[in-house]
Amino acid sequence: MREEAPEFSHDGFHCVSPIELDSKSLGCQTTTIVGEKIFVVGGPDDGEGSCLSVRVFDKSTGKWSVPTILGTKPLPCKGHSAVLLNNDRILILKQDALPDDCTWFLEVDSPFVRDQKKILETEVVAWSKGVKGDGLKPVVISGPSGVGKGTLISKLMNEFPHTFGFSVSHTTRAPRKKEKHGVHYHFTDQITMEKDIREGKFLESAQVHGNLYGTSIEAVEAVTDSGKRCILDIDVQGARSVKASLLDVMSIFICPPSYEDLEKRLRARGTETEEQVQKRLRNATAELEQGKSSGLFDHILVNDDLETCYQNLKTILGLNESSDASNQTSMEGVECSTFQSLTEKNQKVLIHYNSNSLESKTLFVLDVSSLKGGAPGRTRGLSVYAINPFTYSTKGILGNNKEINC
Ligand SMILES: Nc1ncnc2c1ncn2[C@@H]1O[C@H](COP(=O)(O)OP(=O)(O)OP(=O)(O)O)[C@@H](O)[C@H]1O
Ligand SMILES: Nc1nc2c(ncn2[C@@H]2O[C@H](COP(=O)(O)O)[C@@H](O)[C@H]2O)c(=O)[nH]1
Repeated sequence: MREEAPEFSHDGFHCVSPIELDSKSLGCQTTTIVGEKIFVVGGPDDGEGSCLSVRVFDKSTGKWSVPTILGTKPLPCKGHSAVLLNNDRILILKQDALPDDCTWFLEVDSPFVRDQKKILETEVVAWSKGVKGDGLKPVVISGPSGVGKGTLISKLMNEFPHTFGFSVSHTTRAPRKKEKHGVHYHFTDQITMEKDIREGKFLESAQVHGNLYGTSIEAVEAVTDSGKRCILDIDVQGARSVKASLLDVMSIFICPPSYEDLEKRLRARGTETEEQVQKRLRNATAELEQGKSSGLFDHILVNDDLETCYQNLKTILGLNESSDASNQTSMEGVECSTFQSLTEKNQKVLIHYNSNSLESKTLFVLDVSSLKGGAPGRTRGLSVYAINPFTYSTKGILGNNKEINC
């Protein structure tokens, strides 16, 4: 899988072609060929570990480029191994990483990356962290202003602080008295936010009641990276965009018992001027029509009595009264410090160890046949199991395999 490519030079960073690299002297670097392109991950070791940088060599043009990198980047590591999966993503297994931080995917031609390439008109790759099991879908909670979305979400977060994490949106509206930057919203300005949207940093964005609001990819990833189930409080336009995106979510629409109740709640909250209240109420009519009729939402709840609505929300989310089981998904059991290389065949990746005494080692197989999700967000559906090296032969599991070494 290694091929010759000319010298790469970018911003003063100088690197020889992949074929000439010596991983011992230059630090860990892998090359992976995907069609006409060669993806080089990692670079010379600067003493603090490889930063898993990415460069691309296009064989058809003979040119190197540094792609736009989306998603949350993995922390530096001492080394890594790489193997191409499905011709659209590279599995990166980090060495010396914590168990829940060792499996990453660099998407190079996934549907999300292809979409972003069209939008950004440049070479794009996207990082997505791998998690064991299916995880739970992020939850979109939508409904007209004043219906009680924030109140219900606060109750949920207070009762289940280890289970749920709030996706902190960006907005150009001014903060209310008790609102904190980075907690309730990332308060920003129109120019900065529009630039970030153009650069593909947002999962969705919409003009709502005269201001710009949006969910950044990072906001969702920050929650999923902490092992919690992500909650998004967004308007109906945002819910529609998220549904059209590749993020697989559960969506819930909250209705008021009546338009009059909605008006009373909005006024009683006392956070908006009369003009803003009028605007929000005008928009509520259309939002209620769309929310109830379009089949956009998986569930519709009426927030009449708060406690009843909250209990119904908990039922939808599969929570029983006393549980706060964290949905932490990790790669516990997989020892990330000593493996040397990966071998892939039939959607199964065998992790080879750098050890002479296999007697004392268990081998692990990473089953990637049921991957779900991916950038923007985590790649779920990984399954890991141990095999006894004496009972199974590598050929038996993997057949004639291909191998990529660090
Ligand atoms: N079931 C309910 N009965 C009566 N009042 C309620 C109920 N639910 C919420 N409220 C009150 O209604 C007001 C609006 O609620 P909240 O701020 O949670 O709405 P929201 O949907 O998050 O609004 P926005 O979209 O503008 O952020 C608050 O003062 C809240 O205390
Ligand atoms: N499309 C999006 N809508 C959002 C986002 N964050 C909040 N919202 C919605 O805006 C209104 C008004 O909120 P307020 O805090 O000013 O009262 C409300 O319906 C929210 O659900 C977002 O990121 N994207």
